[in-house]
Amino acid sequence: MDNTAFPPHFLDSLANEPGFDRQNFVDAHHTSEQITSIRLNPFKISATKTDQQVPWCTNGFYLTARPSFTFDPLFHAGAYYVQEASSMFIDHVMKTIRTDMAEPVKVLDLCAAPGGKSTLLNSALQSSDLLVANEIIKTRVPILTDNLNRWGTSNVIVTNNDPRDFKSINSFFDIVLVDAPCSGSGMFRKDPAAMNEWSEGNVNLCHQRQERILADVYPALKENGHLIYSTCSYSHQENEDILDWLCSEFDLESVRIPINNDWGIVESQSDQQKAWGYRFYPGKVKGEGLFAACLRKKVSSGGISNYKNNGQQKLPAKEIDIIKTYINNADDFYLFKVNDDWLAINREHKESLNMLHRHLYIKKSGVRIGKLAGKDLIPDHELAQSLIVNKDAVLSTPLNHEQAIQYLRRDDIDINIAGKGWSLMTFEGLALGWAKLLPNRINNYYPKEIRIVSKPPAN
Ligand SMILES: C[S@@+](CC[C@H](N)C(=O)[O-])C[C@H]1O[C@@H](n2cnc3c(N)ncnc32)[C@H](O)[C@@H]1O
Repeated sequence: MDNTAFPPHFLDSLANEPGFDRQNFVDAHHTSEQITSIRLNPFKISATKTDQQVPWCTNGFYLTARPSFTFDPLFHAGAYYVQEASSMFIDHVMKTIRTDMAEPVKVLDLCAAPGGKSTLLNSALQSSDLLVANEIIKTRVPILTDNLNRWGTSNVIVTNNDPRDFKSINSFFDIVLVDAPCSGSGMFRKDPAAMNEWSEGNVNLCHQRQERILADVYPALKENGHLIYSTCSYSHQENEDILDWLCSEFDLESVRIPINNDWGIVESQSDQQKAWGYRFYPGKVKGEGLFAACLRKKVSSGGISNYKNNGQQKLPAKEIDIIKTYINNADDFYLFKVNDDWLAINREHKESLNMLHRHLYIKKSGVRIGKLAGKDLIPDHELAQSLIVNKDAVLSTPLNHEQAIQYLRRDDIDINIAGKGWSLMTFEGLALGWAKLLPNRINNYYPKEIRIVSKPPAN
């Protein structure tokens, strides 16, 4: 890419941005360097390699080469998420603010698909904490739920709502992340095609939309709660100007996040309210463009609302007993039914779920266990990938790499069948999904919608 490939006025528009070094920035966009980073799922795998750590994220690592993630069964098992390194800064923000917050916390990721920051937030939470991951665009919800299903936890609710629907949920969340839709200049290096979309007019439109989204969700934040705001734009209007607006229009104060000078992150302050922001420039950090900031809602008037359970379904005790056998520590879970499907969510989230149900379109809550056919469970894919599945109640079939790829493609699996009935199909100890073992064949229950459709690379 050469200097002129940037959109007209783009570089000039950044001339006065804090820490912007034009030559360094242009050079960084000229290199052919590809930065690949992943974030491990701490619930499923621990770091064993000597890969270089992303300095601001405990579970983040740079890879020296970009492998084919599609043909890595561990990726499908939810052992890691492929995430741009700068985005992982939200982990550092979470660690900083959690130190002075009472537990447990309720967290909202308002603009969540495809789920990079949701899985990150989830990794920083305990099962007694709740994560609500929301996505406004219906067609983007499945990728969000797939990624969270792979992550495997049972303290997540996925919703498909407009930010304005959160207005009526008063003082409910301790932490709200708004990873706002933006003009996207921070992704120019990774995705040069994004340059065609950039214009000063679009920056303005994004600014207005960001204000609308933030105003809509503000009431849902508890007093003393934290609002984390991020974009992948370099534009002042979408970043520091938004902070000025937030601090002047709402009862919010800026929270300074301690950073290490070696990280190359630029700390900025907004013009009027002097609110702190954190800028990531390629060339200065090992990552792409990002802006992040954290604010706290001041304590003023009005208490925290208490949400009461709106009654509950009468559920057949016999069915509950069967479902319980498939779950570890089953008494820790609230079991409920949606149509014929059984679901489980950590017991402490029952009231929150009932309350959210009254306001929002819920697309996932906790873990879907499956349907009962008489005394038998037809297990759901979500259960296979979850951390709560009772592995003693079902068979497990370990697969090698080749067999795992056959399974993930829904091809015939080249394996001798051992046992009869529902079996978890595992790779390196992690479950990929279900198959039903029959005397002379295997029925592959890997979901069609997420199967690998491309052919494995020739060796
Ligand atoms: C920057 S992306 C989010 C990326 C995500 N947080 C992650 O880390 O994987 C912004 C998201 O906002 C959503 N979005 C678009 N318009 C919106 C609006 N008016 N209100 C709320 N969200 C919107 C987009 O569909 C997109 O999923």
